[in-house]
Order: sequence, then C-alpha cells, then structure tokens
Amino acid sequence: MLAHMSGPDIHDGFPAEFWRSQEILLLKNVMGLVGRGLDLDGVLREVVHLLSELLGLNRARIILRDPEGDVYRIRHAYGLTTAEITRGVYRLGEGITGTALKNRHLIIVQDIDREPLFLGRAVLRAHLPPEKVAFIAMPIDLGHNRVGLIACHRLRHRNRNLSDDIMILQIISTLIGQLMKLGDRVEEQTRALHEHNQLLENALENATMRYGIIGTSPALLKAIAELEGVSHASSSVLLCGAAGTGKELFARALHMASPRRAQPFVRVNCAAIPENAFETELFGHERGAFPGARTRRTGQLEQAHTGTLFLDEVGELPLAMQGRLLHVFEQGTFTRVGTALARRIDIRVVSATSQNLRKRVEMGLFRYDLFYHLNVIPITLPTLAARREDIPLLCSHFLSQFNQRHERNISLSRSAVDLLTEQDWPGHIRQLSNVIERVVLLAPQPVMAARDLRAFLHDSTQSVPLQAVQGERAYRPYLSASSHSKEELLHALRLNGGNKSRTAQQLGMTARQLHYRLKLFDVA
Ligand SMILES: Nc1ncnc2c1ncn2[C@@H]1O[C@H](COP(=O)(O)OP(=O)(O)OP(=O)(O)O)[C@@H](O)[C@H]1O
Repeated sequence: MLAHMSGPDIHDGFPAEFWRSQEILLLKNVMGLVGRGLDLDGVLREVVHLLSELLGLNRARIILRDPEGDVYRIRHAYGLTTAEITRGVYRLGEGITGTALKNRHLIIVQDIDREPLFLGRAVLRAHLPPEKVAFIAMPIDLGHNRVGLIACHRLRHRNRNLSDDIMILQIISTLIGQLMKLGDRVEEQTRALHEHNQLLENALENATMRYGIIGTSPALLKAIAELEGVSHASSSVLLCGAAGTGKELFARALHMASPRRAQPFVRVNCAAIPENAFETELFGHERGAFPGARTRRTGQLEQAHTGTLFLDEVGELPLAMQGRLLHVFEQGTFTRVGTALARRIDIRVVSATSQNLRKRVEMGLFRYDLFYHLNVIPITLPTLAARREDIPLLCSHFLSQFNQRHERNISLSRSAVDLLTEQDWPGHIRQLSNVIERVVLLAPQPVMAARDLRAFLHDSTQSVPLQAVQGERAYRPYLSASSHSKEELLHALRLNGGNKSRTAQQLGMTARQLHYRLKLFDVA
C-alpha cells in the first residue's frame, strides 16, 4: 500500500523515521516491479509516480535520447500535462537539463527563480507553487555512455534533507542505467534469435515449398535433407514408404532438385501395367514388330532419356521384366521390340515401393541383383502418424486446394483440426486429403466443427479399406467381386480424379480387379 499523499508539494513536518520508511517503501515497490519482469517502460512510469507520491519529488521526469534525432526528450513523467511533456525537448548544453546531460554531472538548482540558466521550458513558472522551488537534474549514465537524465522539482524548504533526496535519485538513476543495459542486451539477443529463426523458417519454407512438400516435422525434414543430399548424383534412389506417404511427390522433388530438372520425368506405374504389355510399354516397338504394330512406338525408357525414370511400385515388376531392366541399367543400352539395334540411354532411376522388397527377394519374387542396383540410396518416408505435427499445415494446404478446385469456402474449426491431428491415418496423406476433399464437397456449413467431422472420418475408414497401404505389413486380403457397390467404386474414382490405378490401390485391390468390377457394372 502506498501512503497516499497526493497534492502538489509536501512540506509538512514529518519525522525522519517517516521519510526512511517512505524511501524503503519506494525501493521495495520499484524492486518488486523489476522482479516481475523486464517491462522497462512500466518500471520507469512507476518510478516517477512513486518519487512524487512517496517522497514529494514532484513532476519527476525521465529524459532520454530521441532515437530519431540529436535531442533528448521527456519519455516518462508524473504530474505533467501532455503539452508540458511535448515541450520537454532539449539539446545538449541547453538550459539546466541540457547542461547536466552534456557534462554528465548532477545539477541542483536551489531556487529556480534565481538561476538564469533555468529555462522553465516544460513547466511554466506560473504553474508551480509560489514558494521557493528547487530543481534537481541527475544524469543516468552507463559507464562512459550518456543515457539520459532524471529530474524533478522540490520545494526548497522542507523538513527533509536535500541530501536524502539526492541519495535516492542516485540509487534510482543507477538502477535505471543497469535496467536499460539489461534491456538492450535482451533486445539484442531477442533480435538475433528472431533473425536466426526467420532464416531457419525461410530455409525450411524454401526447401519444402520449392517441391510442394508441405510440413516441417523433424521426420519429414530428415527425408528432405536426404533427398537434397543425393539430388546431384545420378545414383539410383529407392523410396520406401506406405502408399500415400508422398513417394511420387518425393520422386518428382528429387528430379526437380537434380541437374536433370529440365529433362523428362517419366513415371511407370508397375502395378497398373498388364504383364503382357510391359515389354512394349517400357521398350517401345518398331513398326511391324508384331501383328497390329502399325506405327513405331517410343517406350517409356526412351522417353526418359537424359531425364529420370520413376519406377513406382517397383515390387510389382514381373520377374522376366526385372532381368531385362537390369540388363538395361548395367549396359546403358536398350533395344526396341522388333529390332536388334541397341541404343544408348542415359537415365537416372528412382524407384518406389510400399512393400518390403528385401522380403520379396528372399521369397524369390524379386531379383536380388536388381534390388541392389535400385537400392543404392534408400530413403524412407515417414508415416503420417510419425509426423503428426504437420497435420494442421497439411489440412490448410488441402483445404485451400480443394476450396479452389470446387469453388467453395469451407474451413475447419480448431477442434476439428485437433480431431484430425489425433487420428491414426493408416492411409496417410492421401487419406487425409480424401477426407478434406469430402468435407469441402459435403460440409453442411462453412465452418466444420469436430462433432460434424466424425461422420466423415467414420466414412473414410469404412468405405475405403486401406489394408493395402500399410507398408511393411501390406497384404491384399481376398476381396469378393461384389466387395464394393457401384456407387462406392464411382465415389472412389471421383476422389482420385479418375485415376484407376490409384483408386484400385486405395480400395485394396489390383488394377485388374478394379477393371473387372467396373466392367461388371458397365462402367468404362
Ligand atoms: N508432404 C506433402 N505435402 C503435400 N502433399 C503431399 C505430401 N505428401 C503427399 N502429398 C500428397 O498426398 C497424395 C499422395 O502422395 P503420393 O502419390 O506422392 O504418395 P505415394 O506414396 O506415391 O502413394 P502411392 O504409392 O499410393 O502412389 C498426393 O496427392 C500428394 O500430392
């Protein structure tokens, strides 16, 4: 509690013990403020207030250098009007304040009416008590640096020693100097940290935005760093990860980060090519190579010449094709079907698998020599559950993508984003993206709350069996030909933009199984 003695100027006859307790109260209050935090402005405001209220050092003001110019101005004051504060601007050497600032010496004016140097600039004489008024100007220094000044009026004749006021002002000015030094240091360090943080953020943003890969989780950044580390080499890269973790996105990013970025990127979806079509798809054929080959066809290997060949779901390559591809990679040549002429080819091979390829080698389903050829640099993509912190960012990315595509304006409440962040996402990013697309298309109101979202989540795990996308544990259970209704198939196709191999994968069946079912329903 402050002893409340507001009023212009204290000049009554309190005993010395009273003043001692007032001084202690003032210092206790100021220290309490300092202890609560480093809000320097708050401390300074309170200092001038307490000097006046507790000790009768009236119209106390703290004058600091104006950061914009070569003058000093009143920054904190108590008992001064706004106009008085505005007038309180001083050059070094100007009046008592300017002189104390310039020489960095304490100046005590015993009687302002008899001091020709006293300007009376801020507070006009007429606004002061008619008695003899003293003025104290105490510099605030920091070592050899001039920081500013604390000044106040005081009735000349008081029942309190002037030297006691000077001592208190001395303590306060030292404290202010130290606080300012500390404040400067904290500000400097905060600025340095902020700049460093900004640099890191920019670096992250550039790294991820450059490739369209959203997320800043450590697991994702590790995979991106691995990608960037090998982007300039031409060694084969094997991307491992469950379906929907972003393998294709990474393969494209690898291509874009490589010196081959201006050359073709050719994706071969090994899971979608019928076994008997592989050879011509990959190697191409000459005109007349076989009945029906009316024109020459350029195969995917040749299309990828000088660029990147992306073998997606490479584990699905038929054994015979594995041998032929290995030969191409080892020799650096290929031959079109229907000719014996070997042509040179320069490709970088990036493959992806959601299966355990090593296990397939052990089972005799994948050639070990091809496996070692493809697996020079393995990069494992994290599951979505391993990068949960990226989910809010991915949500806003997909929301804006689908809102734009479907000309809607749906958003998710915080609780909805939290709910999405808690899910397990066995279908990873693709499943998340599907849920958000459904939300955008079907949301009953513009802002989706968690309770409304549950139905969409339930729907996502019920109607889209995602067993096939569980990486190492991937297996395809037997699905009867009537496993899905026509509507479910069409819905899944729509969600995958008509891409049948992706739809098949998502539904946990092969591309051939999907074709068969669509045919049953008369869907082309
Ligand atoms: N980090 C990411 N940021 C933004 N979008 C992503 C990210 N990872 C994946 N996606 C998106 O999620 C979807 C699935 O990714 P992608 O097709 O690359 O996965 P995949 O592992 O190749 O799956 P599949 O093996 O089933 O083809 C794509 O639409 C892709 O653009």
